[in-house]
Amino acid sequence: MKLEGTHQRSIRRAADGRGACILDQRELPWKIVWVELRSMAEAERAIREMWTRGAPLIGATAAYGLAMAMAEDGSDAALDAAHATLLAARPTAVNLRWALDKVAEAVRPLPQAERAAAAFARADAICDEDVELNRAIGEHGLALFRTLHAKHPDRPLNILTHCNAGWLATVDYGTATAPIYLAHDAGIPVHVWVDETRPRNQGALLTAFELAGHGVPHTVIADNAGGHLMMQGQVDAVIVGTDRVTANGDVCNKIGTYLKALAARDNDVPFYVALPYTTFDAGTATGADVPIEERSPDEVTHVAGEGGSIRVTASGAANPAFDVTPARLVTGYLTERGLVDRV
Ligand SMILES: CSC[C@H]1O[C@H](OP(=O)(O)O)[C@H](O)[C@@H]1O
Repeated sequence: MKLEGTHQRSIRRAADGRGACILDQRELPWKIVWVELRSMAEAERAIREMWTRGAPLIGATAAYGLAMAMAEDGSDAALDAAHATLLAARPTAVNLRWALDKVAEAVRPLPQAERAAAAFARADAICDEDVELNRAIGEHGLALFRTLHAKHPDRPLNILTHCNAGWLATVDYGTATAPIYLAHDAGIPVHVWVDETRPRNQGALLTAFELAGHGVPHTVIADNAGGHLMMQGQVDAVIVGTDRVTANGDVCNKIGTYLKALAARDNDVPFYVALPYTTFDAGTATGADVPIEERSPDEVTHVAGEGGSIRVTASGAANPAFDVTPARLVTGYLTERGLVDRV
């Protein structure tokens, strides 16, 4: 989406065709820093340390990482080792496994000398497909937003979102943000309540940056304010992204999503989950079976901001990075095929 006034994607193949360029999202919104990944190891580190993040974007980055591994060593052993290493970088987003499996399927039948080029081509295709999937999600979401806004045409449509499921979490458009961008561009007055999303503040730092860059009115709020705003009638709908939707429709997403869904249900606010098919995991029965990433307690004990970080407690901390929203709390799933009430 718009970055410094020009339309850009969050990831692209390097100019020499043998690496991947990503935005170092740890620096946003204070600095725009592009990083060129030149090896599988660098791609794995970028995912694990969240230089780049968001389920579809993690998958795209890993796809290029596997391609770089094939450029280093095209053997079956190297393919299997790189797949395992990249898969272990972060455990929750199913897109990581999906993308790695797609690249591995594309190259395994090929002679070693042809694998790198084929892997890079498959990674390119994964990126191009993600853009189209998210655009389709946006189109279906635009129809939904038109219906929601028609209920209160005299005022902006108030949407609450959690974390960052924007173009910075995907290759472009985002999932949860795609309808927001398309509605804004179509002239529907949309205002977004942006959950700051402790502890890493993807909302305050990334979603707010995205929306500002596209000129979408928005207000950053403390995570704990969402329920109050819903009770005050100031939220027309909640829309979030996801890292994995299981076979029964449970939604694994950034920690705090479940609490939003509970508040939405208690206040009769529709709760939508936006996802492309690459985030649907038919092979996992329920949310209870999804590995929840435990990240460093330092992300909770310290707050990072412009110019550094400060410690906010003298005590230890726990830091589960995701939670599970049961399917029973989901109003609808916004997919590239349309709005469905079950996946
Ligand atoms: C469109 S997927 C976005 C999804 O990924 C985020 O997690 P993280 O920032 O830790 O990669 C968050 O769960 C978002 O909803």
